[in-house]
Amino acid sequence: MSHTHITTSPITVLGAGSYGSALAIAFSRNGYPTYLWGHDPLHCERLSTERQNRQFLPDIAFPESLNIEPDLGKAIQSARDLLIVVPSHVFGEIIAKIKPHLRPEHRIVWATKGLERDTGRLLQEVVEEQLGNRYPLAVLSGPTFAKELAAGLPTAIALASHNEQFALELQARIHCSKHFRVYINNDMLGVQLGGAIKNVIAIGAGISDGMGFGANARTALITRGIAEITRLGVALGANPNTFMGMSGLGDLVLTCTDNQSRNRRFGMMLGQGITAQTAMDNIGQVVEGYHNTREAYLLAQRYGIEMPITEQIYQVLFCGKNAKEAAVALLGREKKEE
Ligand SMILES: NC(=O)c1ccc[n+]([C@@H]2O[C@H](COP(=O)([O-])OP(=O)(O)OC[C@H]3O[C@@H](n4cnc5c(N)ncnc54)[C@H](O)[C@@H]3O)[C@@H](O)[C@H]2O)c1
Ligand SMILES: O=P(O)(O)OC[C@H](O)CO
Repeated sequence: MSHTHITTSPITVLGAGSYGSALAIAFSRNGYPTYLWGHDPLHCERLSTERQNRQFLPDIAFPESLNIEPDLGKAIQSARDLLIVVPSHVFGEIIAKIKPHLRPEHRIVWATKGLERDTGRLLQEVVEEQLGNRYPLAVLSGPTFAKELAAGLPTAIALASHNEQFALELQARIHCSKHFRVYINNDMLGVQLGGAIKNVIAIGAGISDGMGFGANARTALITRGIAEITRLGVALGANPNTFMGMSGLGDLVLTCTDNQSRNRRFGMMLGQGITAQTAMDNIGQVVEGYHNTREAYLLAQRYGIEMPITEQIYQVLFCGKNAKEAAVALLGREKKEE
């Protein structure tokens, strides 16, 4: 592997799917030496020889300063800052794998959206349980389709960290390009919840559109969706303003309204009567909201928070309820104030 030598601070991206590749392209385009690791050696070999991610981001050439590194240990040693972009169901596994390679100066940021499979824990809890509190942490989340980001189309994102220095340094590295803006805040909890639960609501918007309901229904789901995400977030201690930002309303609108979203497309197929398994096979990429519907539902139950849309989607996905019954149940709820 040829590693480009530039004096600016490098970054290592762990996870070479569509989003990991897009973020690696964005960092390297800004002139930062970037190391991209993927768990599949054959996939890494292809990325390395073709200098593009043909499977997920065809025809977007890797900048010169983007290096493919198939060895996890070497990838981790190549940079102080590690950006994790694997799907949520393998997030804990990746933290366990990187742990033996970490040095005291490492800093960790993730762009994975979701809750831990089965437990419903925030990914921050997964990191802190395994690594303790010694590493600066941050989370990136917002309305960012990988293809548009990689194509250099204008994009904005939120970055949350309790470590201001880390947040400012990351912001400077992402923000310096002409098409990628990053807004920082210190509400890691809110930013993580916004990114995880918007996927659930997007499945609902997809189901609604798949059933032929119109723009009124979709917009009502978005509006009531942000209300229930905020209710959960505030109960857990998040700042309500966070949910009006990039990782709340921003990502919710994007994911509920555009067919680039896999969660929305998954919901649309369900609404057309296609089974969940066939829909996922058809999409062929991660549909974070599928399992995360159960985790979000269990989290809401644990805290006694009313999340009627999430609950109905949970019943459609895991309790055999049909989509029409779920819509009737939502519409038939008792009258209330906004
Ligand atoms: N694609 C987007 O537009 C986008 C945008 C924002 C956030 N995200 C989030 O980024 C995360 C990753 O999604 P994606 O879109 O890149 O997924 P993807 O479906 O494009 O790719 C998933 C990748 O995960 C890898 N993977 C699977 N098992 C693994 C393991 N055990 N260890 C390491 N890697 C493994 C696969 O090889 C594949 O490359 C998700 O949480 C998603 O919600 C995606
Ligand atoms: O394709 P989706 O539904 O996983 O959405 C991708 C991103 O999260 C959009 O910000």
